[in-house]
Amino acid sequence: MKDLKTCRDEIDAIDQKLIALFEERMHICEDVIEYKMAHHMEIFQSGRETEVIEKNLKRVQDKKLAPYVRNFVLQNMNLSKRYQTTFLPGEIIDLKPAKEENLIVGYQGVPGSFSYEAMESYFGDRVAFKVNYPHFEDVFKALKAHEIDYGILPLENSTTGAINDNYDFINDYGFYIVGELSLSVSQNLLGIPGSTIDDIQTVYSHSQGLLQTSQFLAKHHIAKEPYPNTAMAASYVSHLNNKHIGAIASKKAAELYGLDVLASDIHNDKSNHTRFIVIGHNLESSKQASRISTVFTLRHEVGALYEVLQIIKDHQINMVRIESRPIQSSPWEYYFYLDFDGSLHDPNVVRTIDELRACTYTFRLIGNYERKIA
Ligand SMILES: O=C(O)C(=O)C[C@]1(C(=O)O)C=C[C@@H](O)C=C1
Repeated sequence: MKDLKTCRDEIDAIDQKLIALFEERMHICEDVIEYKMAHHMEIFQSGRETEVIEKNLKRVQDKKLAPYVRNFVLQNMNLSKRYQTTFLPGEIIDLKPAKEENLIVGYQGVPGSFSYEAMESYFGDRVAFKVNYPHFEDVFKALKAHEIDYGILPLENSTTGAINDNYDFINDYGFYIVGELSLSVSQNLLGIPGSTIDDIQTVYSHSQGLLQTSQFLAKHHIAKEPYPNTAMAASYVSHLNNKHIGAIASKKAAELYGLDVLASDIHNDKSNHTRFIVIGHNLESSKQASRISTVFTLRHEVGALYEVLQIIKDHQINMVRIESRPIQSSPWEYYFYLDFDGSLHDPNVVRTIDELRACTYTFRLIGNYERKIA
């Protein structure tokens, strides 16, 4: 057996040659990117990469090393692509100032809904007009028609996960996220005055409200009826005036629609929070902005998502969320929504975005915004 010191000396000597060759390879890529820019070519060349891998795999003498060689060659090409992006002019990020006063804000539901609460908490007295809509998509349509300045919508619940429709709409409508509010959500069983928990046989609520209280409802054998919104369900139950029918909604909704709170805080997870996003027409960024949201698609290539994550890691960026949504027109292909900590005022973040843009198929920066907690 060779001793460790001898092995390490041999490795050092090989590394020395490898580094020199790596530098030589990267320097050639400087000419490659110059040529590509002059000829309007993309950095990523799928056909050439397949050729490089196959050619090099044929050169492998010890076949058990083939998977390692494949990885080594792939990594070399990934680094070469990332290095090439440093020569690109860099996308100009056009940031617009936020509208501060006399705002017209749209939300889904009715007063007493959690979206209403989120709007009040996020904007306070900066809102001149509050406009409510029956469905989430109506808020997007209203923004598109310039009926409102901003819309506020739930995107994710800490117990039940993503609100998929809103993820899809952000992408379909091409709007930006300009703010975020994490709202502590308390669900309650409401009934007409004089009713008790034992009277209730059926409850109406938004599907999220029903999901968030599933354990309580199962324990009390209460049937679930989905309704477009929690506060609308409370208003409907008040109209029905039937002691066997209740609603799952906020205490504020009980107060507004004349119902009794029959059981408080009945949500499964006591730290139940909903993350609301504020959507607008423009990419806005303030000095307090600390979260970046992006959406991208990838080519069906080995390691495509891995490359994205590698870029995030190499730039020491803290990734906070990744979500995938099916692309409607292409079965088994996905949009990836990726959020990370950072500000567009930080050159390292801008650099990361440039690299992500280059290694993805389509890429859109959805927002850089401040996060508030209520
Ligand atoms: O040949 C090219 O077009 C290159 O940019 C070089 C290279 C490589 O590193 O080998 C890098 C990226 C391409 O996707 C293919 C190959």
